Amino acid sequence: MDNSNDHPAGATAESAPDHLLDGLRTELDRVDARLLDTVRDRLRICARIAHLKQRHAIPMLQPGRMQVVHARAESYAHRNDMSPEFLHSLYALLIAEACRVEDLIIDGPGVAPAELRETRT
Ligand SMILES: C=C(O[C@@H]1C=C(C(=O)O)C=C[C@H]1O)C(=O)O
Repeated sequence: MDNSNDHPAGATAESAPDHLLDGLRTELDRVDARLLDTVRDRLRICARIAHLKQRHAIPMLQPGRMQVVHARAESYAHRNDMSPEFLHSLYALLIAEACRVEDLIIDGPGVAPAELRETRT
């Protein structure tokens, strides 16, 4: 069968939109895998911070530290041509989850939720 008309003039199989889309989605999937691992690792560190706070009676909520984290994200947004509002919202979610996990540890029997235990890879 003659497939010479399958692609517009000048386009090859390699540059067809579907092929390009597949390649970009593969790249995106790899970045998402790293992103999810990074979010997990961030929460695991927060769990360790919570244990430390519990042992030394340090308050869970640290508004000054939250300001530092938000300010760094805002500065990053400006330097990388991203929306500061978007990064603020993203960090608000990350911090809220960190606080939820920390509360569970500090108020509970001192055991991290299963998904955050250090032993898992
Ligand atoms: C992780 C901490 O605990 C909370 C979570 C924070 C975060 O997710 O960045 C920041 C401030 C804290 O209230 C901390 O105190 O550093």
